[in-house]
Amino acid sequence: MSRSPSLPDQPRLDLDPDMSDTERLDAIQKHFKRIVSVNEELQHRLSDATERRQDLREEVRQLKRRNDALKTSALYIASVEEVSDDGVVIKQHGNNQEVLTTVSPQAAEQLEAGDRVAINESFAIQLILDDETDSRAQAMEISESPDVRYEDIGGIDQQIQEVKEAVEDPLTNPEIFDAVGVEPPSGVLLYGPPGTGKTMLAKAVANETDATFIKMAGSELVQKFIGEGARLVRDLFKLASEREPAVVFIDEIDAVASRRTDSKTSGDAEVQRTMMQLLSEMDGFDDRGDIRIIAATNRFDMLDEAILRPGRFDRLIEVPKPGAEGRRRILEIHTQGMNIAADVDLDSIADGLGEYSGADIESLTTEAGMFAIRDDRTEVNLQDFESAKEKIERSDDDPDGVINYQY
Ligand SMILES: Nc1ncnc2c1ncn2[C@@H]1O[C@H](COP(=O)(O)OP(=O)(O)OP(=O)(O)O)[C@@H](O)[C@H]1O
Repeated sequence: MSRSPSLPDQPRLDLDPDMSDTERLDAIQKHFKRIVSVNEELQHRLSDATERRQDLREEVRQLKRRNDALKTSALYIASVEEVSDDGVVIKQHGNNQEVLTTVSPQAAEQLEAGDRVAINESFAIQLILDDETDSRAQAMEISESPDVRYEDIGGIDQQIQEVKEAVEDPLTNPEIFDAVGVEPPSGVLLYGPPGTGKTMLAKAVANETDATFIKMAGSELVQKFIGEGARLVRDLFKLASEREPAVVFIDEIDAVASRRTDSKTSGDAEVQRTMMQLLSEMDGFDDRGDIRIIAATNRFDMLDEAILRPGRFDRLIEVPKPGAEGRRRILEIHTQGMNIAADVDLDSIADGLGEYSGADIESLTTEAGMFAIRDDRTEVNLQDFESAKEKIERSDDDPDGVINYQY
């Protein structure tokens, strides 16, 4: 860019005391002309500068737009394998492609093997991911004290008792196991239809034992965090050991622990790797202290037997749909805070909810409340429950409908 010429000098008026009046007038007139011409020159420059400023502003706007577009464009995730004088070896997640990429010496100093980075299409490292942006934080639900208590769970008292023995006692009373000389169960597997309270059970036991609740969903490991399953499983157990006492809850474990299929697609290989990592974490579990593991599945029939061997998920607890008495209790739990009319008889409603799970019953009560609201009433009456039931069962035609679920 060429530098603009320097500004014109400030005209000076030099008046000599010996000057005649004519000479003086002449000097003043010349000075006035110079001032006028400098003024014109400055005006000129000013309008040039204004024009240039507008151009530059436009340029800045365009650059900003391009910068924003670059910043929001998708980046790939990779792990640093090695940092050497020749550059940084990174492995892209998903396709496992290994690439040697160069970085500035300052950036190289901040990197170490195992770090996760975001790379662009040319494999240049754009970002070093910290724990906050890390999928570890996204993949796990962590709660210091989940707000579920055993009293909030209806119809599965026997299962609550079994979970207490298998999970709560080893955390709160480990000396009993030492005294008797038996190992507490390693992992507890809750199995049964969807919406029967499996997640609630795991949360309640964490709450009652003041343990950190850490949940990971098997389906997300294989659908959302492709290529990261094994690492996330490792992180899950590492996090649990940092936060013990902890209850680790692996929901939909069938997604990562189904029986092996014959197909050799890379997706399957990856699911296998995730499962192997899970098995090896479970096997190294003895020295893990105050960590209890609970898994849940709706597809017990699909599970790989390897996961059920002694030392792994060796305590199986079936969580079925509730019977009439259970449904009554769940209805009571979910209508506790509701303004219920005198004509509502929970027993007879519960009797008519044959195949309903706990989650279905919760939806029924919410729907009934919605009918009352639509009708501008603050009290929920029997008709609202009947309308809600009709509505829920109509959507039952949907093959994925909750009520129709065949287990
Ligand atoms: N036994 C129960 N008692 C009271 N509420 C229940 C019960 N079972 C389910 N619910 C209600 O349904 C919701 C979902 O239940 P939960 O997530 O525990 O089911 P789940 O068995 O883990 O289901 P999924 O297999 O679909 O994950 C709960 O938040 C709760 O409101």
